[in-house]
Amino acid sequence: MALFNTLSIIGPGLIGSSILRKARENNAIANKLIVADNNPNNLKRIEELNLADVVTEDLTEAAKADCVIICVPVGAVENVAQAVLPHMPAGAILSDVASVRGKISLKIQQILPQNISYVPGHPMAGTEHSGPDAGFSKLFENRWCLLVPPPHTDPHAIHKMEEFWALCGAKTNILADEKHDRICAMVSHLPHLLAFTICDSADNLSGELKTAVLDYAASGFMDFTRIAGSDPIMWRDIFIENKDAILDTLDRFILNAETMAQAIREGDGATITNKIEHSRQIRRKLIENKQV
Ligand SMILES: NC(=O)c1ccc[n+]([C@@H]2O[C@H](COP(=O)([O-])OP(=O)(O)OC[C@H]3O[C@@H](n4cnc5c(N)ncnc54)[C@H](O)[C@@H]3O)[C@@H](O)[C@H]2O)c1
Ligand SMILES: O=C(O)C(=O)C[C@]1(C(=O)O)C=C[C@@H](O)C=C1
Repeated sequence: MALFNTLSIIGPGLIGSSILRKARENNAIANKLIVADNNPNNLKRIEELNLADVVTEDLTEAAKADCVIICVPVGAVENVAQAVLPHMPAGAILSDVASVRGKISLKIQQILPQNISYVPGHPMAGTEHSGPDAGFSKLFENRWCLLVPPPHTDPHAIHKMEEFWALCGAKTNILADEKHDRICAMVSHLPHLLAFTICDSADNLSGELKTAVLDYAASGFMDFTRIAGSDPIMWRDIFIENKDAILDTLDRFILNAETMAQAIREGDGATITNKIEHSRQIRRKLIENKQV
């Protein structure tokens, strides 16, 4: 028996279509897959890829499932939830995969019917690519999915979403919204902010120097350009929704960078090597934990 009779994915982009691909491979996930999107081209692509049983632009049709996972950009989650919630059957689960919690949960709790559980989960997995063609079924394998249900959520619904993510290949942990956002500000949002700023700084160089920089870019700069290639709407929404945690993390980064600048100014080799040694230890630890 499948975990869900009907699973609905709203927004079959990188994350949504990766879930669909996994559900097509593993029929323990759902008997029937419904997909909705406000972009008809993406729906057409989902049909061509045969990733859904029902494809629709109508969110009320997509609401008729025992689990609805909203996979749209952060800024659109609340509106989509508003459209689907009144049409979901009693006992169903609403979820989303947003990269930041911010005020999303509070807003959704205000409109959540008594007989629907809300169990959002943020897969700590992705790429710089977007859209239905970017997804792949192994995206979540051995990656964390951080579940962030509001307090007092039905434990049975939480358990179902733990099972869902396990069937997708992911490990789960439950976190409070604020902690989730502080962690993600450090491990995901700040790195993207830096990558966008580094590439934009290169772009701001004057003509000849800019051309030379891009011609001779080696792997250090290239590693930053990969994440700088990410979707502007997705990251605009994340930065705005996680304002406080990102600004706090950025302040701490700037203070630390100023210490490094001072050490360079003064030729203080000990401080420089000490900082690099600490960052190398982080890299080693992640390799040991098989996270890279
Ligand atoms: N990209 C990542 O690495 C990553 C990782 C984890 C979580 N997330 C989160 O997952 C969500 C989706 O990200 P993605 O990278 O899959 O995005 P994506 O751009 O690849 O896909 C988003 C999909 O949502 C659709 N959409 C947008 N607004 C809509 C609306 N109002 N109604 C219906 N459909 C709508 C788009 O047409 C598109 O098909 C975001 O909230 C993001 O923060 C992304
Ligand atoms: O690997 C990448 O390209 C990603 O940007 C993935 C990444 C991340 O920062 O690690 C991006 C956003 C998420 O919410 C989760 C994962």
